[in-house]
Amino acid sequence: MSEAPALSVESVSHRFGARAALADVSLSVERGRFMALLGPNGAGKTTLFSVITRLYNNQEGRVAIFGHGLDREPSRALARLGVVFQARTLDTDLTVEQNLAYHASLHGIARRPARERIAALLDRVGLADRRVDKVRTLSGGQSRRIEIARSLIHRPSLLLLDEPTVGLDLESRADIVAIVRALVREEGLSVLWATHIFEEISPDDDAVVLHRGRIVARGTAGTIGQGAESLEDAFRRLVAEPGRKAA
Ligand SMILES: Nc1ncnc2c1ncn2[C@@H]1O[C@H](COP(=O)(O)OP(=O)(O)OP(=O)(O)O)[C@@H](O)[C@H]1O
Repeated sequence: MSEAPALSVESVSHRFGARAALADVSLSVERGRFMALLGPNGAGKTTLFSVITRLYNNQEGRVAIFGHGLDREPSRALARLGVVFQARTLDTDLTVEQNLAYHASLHGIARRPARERIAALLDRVGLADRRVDKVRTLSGGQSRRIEIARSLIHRPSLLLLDEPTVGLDLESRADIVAIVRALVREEGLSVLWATHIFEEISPDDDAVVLHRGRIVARGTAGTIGQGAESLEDAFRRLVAEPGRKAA
């Protein structure tokens, strides 16, 4: 039997009252791959992440993480998952280390291994020298890097990031993309990266385009962009509203 993918989403639908936020969405993130989840505002990206992380009960369809169904083996599934949410969630009054240590203890990691793990992760994200600084003294990009470190504390194999670079300057964005790509390359991490920033995507990344809760294109970013001037151009055509010219 072939290995289960890192993430498998099969025919997932989700409604808010009468509004269908996700309609029959299927995708899979292969092990050790970087997949871009592209979609304009309101496409359903955050809703999909909320279903995968079990913030919302899965109304229809199936989600499995490394073959562990969220319905039948939620603890095993979620143990393999790390998440960087769109909203900032660090406690700004605590130090970098305190934020990470708190999270480690939530995962049941003992103090000494937690200290070692935190040191290694701060190194990974290039912020070892900020360990004892309060989070409020960090820049937006640095806080994001700490959130990435925090999401990795329990050694997940699949990382979800919901528009992690929004609001950051070019350099900070590039730093974050480079950190995550290095994790894929060097540690075999599997990544689902929601974005609408095209510079973050490489032609050989896997990609899906979500529009109004439905997947309207899938393949490598390069193949989705084929025939158009660029991936961005292809994307704009795919998500153009009827009656409105694509910008
Ligand atoms: N809690 C909620 N109650 C009602 N409707 C919601 C709720 N959350 C999201 N929606 C609606 O569901 C649809 C998908 O929203 P979602 O936030 O998942 O999109 P998104 O792709 O993440 O957008 P953005 O890039 O703006 O975060 C939108 O039409 C949104 O208005």
